Amino acid sequence: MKILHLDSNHPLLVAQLATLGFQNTEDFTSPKEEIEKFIAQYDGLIVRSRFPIDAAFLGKAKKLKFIGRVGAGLENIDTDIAEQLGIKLFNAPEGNRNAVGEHALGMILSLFNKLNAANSSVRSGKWQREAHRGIELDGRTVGIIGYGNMGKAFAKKLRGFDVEVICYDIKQNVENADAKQVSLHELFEKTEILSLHTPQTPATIGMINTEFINQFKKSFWLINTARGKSVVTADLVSALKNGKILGAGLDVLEYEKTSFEDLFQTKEEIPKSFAELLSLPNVLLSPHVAGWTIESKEKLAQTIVDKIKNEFC
Ligand SMILES: O=C(O)[C@H](O)COP(=O)(O)O
Repeated sequence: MKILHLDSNHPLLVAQLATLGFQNTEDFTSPKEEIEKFIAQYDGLIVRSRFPIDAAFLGKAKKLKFIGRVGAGLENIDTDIAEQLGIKLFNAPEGNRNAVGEHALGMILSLFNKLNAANSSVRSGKWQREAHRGIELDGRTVGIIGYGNMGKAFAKKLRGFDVEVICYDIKQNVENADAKQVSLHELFEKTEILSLHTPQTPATIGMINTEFINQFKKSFWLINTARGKSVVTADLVSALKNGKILGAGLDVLEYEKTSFEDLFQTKEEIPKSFAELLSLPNVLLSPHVAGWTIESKEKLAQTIVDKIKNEFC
């Protein structure tokens, strides 16, 4: 079988697929329109998220038997059409869930201990101890929305912190020893730190808006290592300014990648709320790297090889 790789990944991916007898072609640069001209000759496609694999693309992929998504999120693939066409889909949340869990926890501890500000302050020659007095996680209630691979990995990281962990998920009976599944109502009542671990779907886009935020009984901290479009930036900024949200750790944003860079090149186009978000001191940001560790790069590749091997070898 012939496999086309659209993004670079850990070298073990191509090496092991070759050992299993697959023919591999790498094309990390040709635009989608070019790839569409020759995708018909391939049996397999390996992607991260270079461009959307939409219905038009899939319609041209006449021989395609599988798509390996070297990552967790599937929003860049038209999964309904793929299913209709009998194309198998493999993603790899098992490969980067631990990285996401550690990053989310790291964001909480950084925010609580004001590490970002303290680091800048000390580097600028200051020694401001009172200004950098932190708060503790001990005894607090952490609410998780989305209790799949990522949510569970994050909850596991909280073992040993003496926190109550509750989770909300649209699926029934997902709880385990690390978190108690609760209703949205109970989540709103108890949560002091909210961590999002939901995929991007029509239901989660814009989910965290003013109406939603105001249902929380207490002011809370928000951690988002899932998808930026789940949060309405303007509403988040309002809540950060009026104190309903005490601080936010955001690995994902409403505007990312090229749109983010474009926005910086043409400053007048930056939406006011987005520019404001980037300037708030109680916001900690990272460039969508929660699932991107040295270890997860290898584990993601291995997960995809194993799934392809299991199905086709
Ligand atoms: O879905 C994922 O696994 C992460 O968001 C990373 O995806 P990316 O490597 O395609 O950006």
